[in-house]
Amino acid sequence: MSHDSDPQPLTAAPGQRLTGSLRPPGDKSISHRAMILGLLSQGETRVEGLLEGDDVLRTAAASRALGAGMERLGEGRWIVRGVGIGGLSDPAETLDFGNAGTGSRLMMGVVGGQPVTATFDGDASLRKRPMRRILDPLLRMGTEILDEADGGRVPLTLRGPREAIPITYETPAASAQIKSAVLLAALNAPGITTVIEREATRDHTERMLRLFGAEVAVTPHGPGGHGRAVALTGQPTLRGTDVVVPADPSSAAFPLVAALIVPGSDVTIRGVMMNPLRTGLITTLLEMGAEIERLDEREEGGETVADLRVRASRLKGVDVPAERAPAMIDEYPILAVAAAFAEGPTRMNGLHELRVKESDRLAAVADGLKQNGIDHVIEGDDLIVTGDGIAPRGGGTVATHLDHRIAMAFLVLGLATRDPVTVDDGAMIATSFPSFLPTMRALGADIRGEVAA
Ligand SMILES: O=C(O)C1=C[C@@H](OP(=O)(O)O)[C@@H](O)[C@H](O)C1
Ligand SMILES: C=C(OP(=O)(O)O)C(=O)O
Repeated sequence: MSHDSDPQPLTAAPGQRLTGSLRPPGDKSISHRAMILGLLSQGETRVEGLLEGDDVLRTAAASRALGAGMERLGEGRWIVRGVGIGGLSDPAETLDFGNAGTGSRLMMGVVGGQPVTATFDGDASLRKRPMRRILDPLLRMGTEILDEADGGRVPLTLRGPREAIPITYETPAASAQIKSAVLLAALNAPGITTVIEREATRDHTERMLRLFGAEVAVTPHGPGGHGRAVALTGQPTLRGTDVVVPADPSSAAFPLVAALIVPGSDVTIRGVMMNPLRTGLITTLLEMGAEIERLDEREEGGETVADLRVRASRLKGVDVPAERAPAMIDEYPILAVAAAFAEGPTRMNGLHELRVKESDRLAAVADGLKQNGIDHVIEGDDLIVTGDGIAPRGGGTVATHLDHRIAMAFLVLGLATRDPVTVDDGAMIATSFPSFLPTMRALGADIRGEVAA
């Protein structure tokens, strides 16, 4: 998979019902963090169930370039031999993060807090994404920016201090990437660094830091207790440990919605992480009338996981509160698809952060809906999709703008529209869900075309 390759179009056509079971790949957020905390630890970290998507492989390559020993034992099974906090070396080459916002931003936190110099770059999508949100707190922690592209974008070069300065920082956006970058830089700060967030975002960094031996105190913050104050005691000794990566709820979202909208479907999705800061889509779909059963809830790798049995359902439009956005931030493209099959309007409030993802997802979703004859309107930062409870026309070709979630969402759409739906390029699906095509086909989905490995 490469951003330089020719576009690889794919077409999804309506067909038979979807049946069977699947286990989605490992969680992308946890996979990135396993590589990074492995790098910063002493000793060995053994990872099971790693997502071997392009985004995570870039983080693995960057960790190697900064000094970690990396060994792949088999599918999803890796050993990281860490160098410990303060033990990083200058990478010989630019750290190329490809399409990955999470990998690049979290690693900026790592480099920004340690006495190393590194250059960060990525593909045409990553080069458009705002990095000022990471650089601002890092500057306060003592990081030097030696070079940057216009507006605080990659390519950029950072040099970290001998020791970082502990700070208290309120994140300007609900972003786990900003929170995590500050916490990772703070690992090399003497004293306590506190990150305050007005809305709680995914907490994988906090949980994993504890697992590796750091002291992290989390307290509710602000009105209604929706926010969090996360206080990390700097300069811990992190010790390599075992990490079992649960299945990614953001990947599970695609077969899940496909099973809801393709008539007669009955699909079981196994081992899905149920961290409440990630399950906003399931909450919303249940409110819409979706038949989703949570079966066999259990603990795996420090997270609750469950099997989800999903049956084709009649959906109704709902109002999705803005406060829920952090718990389903990557799921709005696929929720918009579900909403197209629901009866009545679905209003998704407070989607401003969608404008700075791999693409401007608000614009890309709206355009894809338009191409397929689906009624919708954007009002400020809100998206309203109105269905009439019957299958939309489809038949459109959707521009994916180097965005995996746009590609997968509109392929799912085409499994249940009256006419097939084409996406202009499926190459980016490999960043987060490399087995998407075979997985969907095994359930019975008619998706034509191939993407090069
Ligand atoms: O921390 C993470 O692993 C992620 C945080 C989210 O980004 P923001 O922090 O920009 O909201 C999300 O969109 C991304 O896919 C993964
Ligand atoms: C926004 C996403 O990822 P990232 O920010 O890591 O590129 C995503 O996977 O939907």
